[in-house]
Amino acid sequence: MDTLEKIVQQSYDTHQKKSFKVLIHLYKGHYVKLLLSAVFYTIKHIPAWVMPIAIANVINAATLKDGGGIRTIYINAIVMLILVLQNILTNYYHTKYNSLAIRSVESGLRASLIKKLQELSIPFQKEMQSGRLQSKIMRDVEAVQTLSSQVFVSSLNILVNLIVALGITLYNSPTVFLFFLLTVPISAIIIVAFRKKIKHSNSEFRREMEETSARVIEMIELVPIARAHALEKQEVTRLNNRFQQILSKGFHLDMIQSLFGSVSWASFQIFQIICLVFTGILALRGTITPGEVVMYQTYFTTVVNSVSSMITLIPTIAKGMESVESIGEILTAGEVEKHDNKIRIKDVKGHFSIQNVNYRYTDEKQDILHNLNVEINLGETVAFVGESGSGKSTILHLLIGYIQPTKGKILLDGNDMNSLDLRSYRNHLAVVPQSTILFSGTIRENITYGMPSVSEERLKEVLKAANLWEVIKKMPDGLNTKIGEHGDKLSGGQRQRVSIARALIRNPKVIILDEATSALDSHSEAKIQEALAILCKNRTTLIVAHRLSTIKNADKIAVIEKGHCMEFGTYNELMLKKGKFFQLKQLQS
Ligand SMILES: Nc1ncnc2c1ncn2[C@@H]1O[C@H](COP(=O)(O)OP(=O)(O)OP(=O)(O)O)[C@@H](O)[C@H]1O
Repeated sequence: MDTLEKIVQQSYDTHQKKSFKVLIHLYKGHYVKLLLSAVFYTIKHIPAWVMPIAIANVINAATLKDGGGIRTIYINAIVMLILVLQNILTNYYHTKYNSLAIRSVESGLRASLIKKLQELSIPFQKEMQSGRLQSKIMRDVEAVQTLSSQVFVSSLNILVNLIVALGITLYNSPTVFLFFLLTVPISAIIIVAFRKKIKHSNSEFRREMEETSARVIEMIELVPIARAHALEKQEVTRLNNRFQQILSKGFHLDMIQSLFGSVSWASFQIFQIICLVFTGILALRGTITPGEVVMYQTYFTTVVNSVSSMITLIPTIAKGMESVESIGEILTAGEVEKHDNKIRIKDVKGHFSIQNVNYRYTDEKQDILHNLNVEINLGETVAFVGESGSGKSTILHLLIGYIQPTKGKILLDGNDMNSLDLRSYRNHLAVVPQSTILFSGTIRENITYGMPSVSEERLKEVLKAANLWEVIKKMPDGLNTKIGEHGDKLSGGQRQRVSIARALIRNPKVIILDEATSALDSHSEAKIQEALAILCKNRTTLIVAHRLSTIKNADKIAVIEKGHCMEFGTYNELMLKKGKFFQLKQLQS
């Protein structure tokens, strides 16, 4: 798997924006498989070219007056039988080699994307938005897979079919070949034009369906609100109106599909009749045999179908190429956290020194933080307070290392954080974010996330410290209770305590805590405070504080206003000063 990921990354790094070259490079290591798949594909398709000749031979032999054609009929029948039967075997091998190559590139692409995502900086990920990233990993990779089978299989099929059918025709009758050259493009273009019309109304209908299904999902989510406000009838009517629209659009689509379907079929048949008349006259004049009339008829169909498939393939290939580029946006992105040649620290004590730090978000005109100077001593709990948007979370992100100062530096135990392999620091760090991030596993899995061996005693100890033990004891499956998507089956307070337990079990030296703003009842609040007190004990703790109790318990408080640190000191010092903090405190109470 590792080499596959390397090839994928190499393809993008070497060829950058040249999508077709990237696509070919992606298959490095699979060229033999693709070649074998193509060879088997060609053999598998031999009946399509040889059958018309054999049929012509049989017809010609059957029309012989002296009855001497029976041997020819048998020989051609045996040839046809062999050709038909080999198709089963060669199809198996064609699919096997083709699928092995294409599927492994597909999974290689997904694996490379996931790996790269884990390395990309957090601001880059935020910029990209999760929906777009998900679409790149699933939909774009699927489009590349479709593109691959079209480039390596369908195009090959079309080309071989065209070359063989036209070649045999030219060899046997230049007159019929000339007729093909004149009529095939016209008939193919007409067929494609009709298909396009059908496709257009089809996609309109699809959009309507997607829109409606989004409304249905929205309605389902809103059922409790609708019930609470007695709006059930309105909701039903609103959706019924959409269903009516689907009904009329669907009817329109059915009619258009049926009309264009029959017109495109009829025009194709008319060209076939023209071809039949043309070759029929040639046979009457003795230029070709009656058997050849059937043969050219089949080749005409093959050539028309090949040309129209080729035209319809173009948009799909263009879409696939777009997806190759879209995936490239991630794989060639340079905004990765670089750890090479940086200092790996074995231990973290927990002393931070923020020195003259400024920070500006990419593409923004103004700094968000200005000349920030804060000293955080070992084991201290420092609370950052201030109005919404003042820059508190940005400071925490700097301290986690998600982002780097645009000016100034942050020292951790005397080392510039820019010179450190941040992974080695983060092994000693636990982050409790503002909105608890849980996944749809069990409570145990959520707490021990990323820690393979945790003893039951340690787990119990942590659960007790996080004030969760009593809650979990009452659950039927205890620690193995599934908590639903994003932990929906837990209360807000319980979710926060799971998050605290997750931090505690890591026994970190530094805790970064973005306190949740949501109001909890005093009982839950007290339980969380108790858990937090245990969590912060003897560790450097950096908190964006909203709760009065947290602010009181903090060793130091930093008051942030519009990106400036206005005041820094203990609770009592700041209260006595009667400055910004004092005002803020009065405002809150
Ligand atoms: N990714 C970003 N790109 C551009 N500007 C940003 C970005 N993230 C935050 N900001 C801006 O930076 C400023 C500080 O944001 P920050 O989240 O640090 O504030 P905060 O004090 O933590 O606010 P709150 O208490 O509401 O969480 C805000 O004006 C915000 O709009």
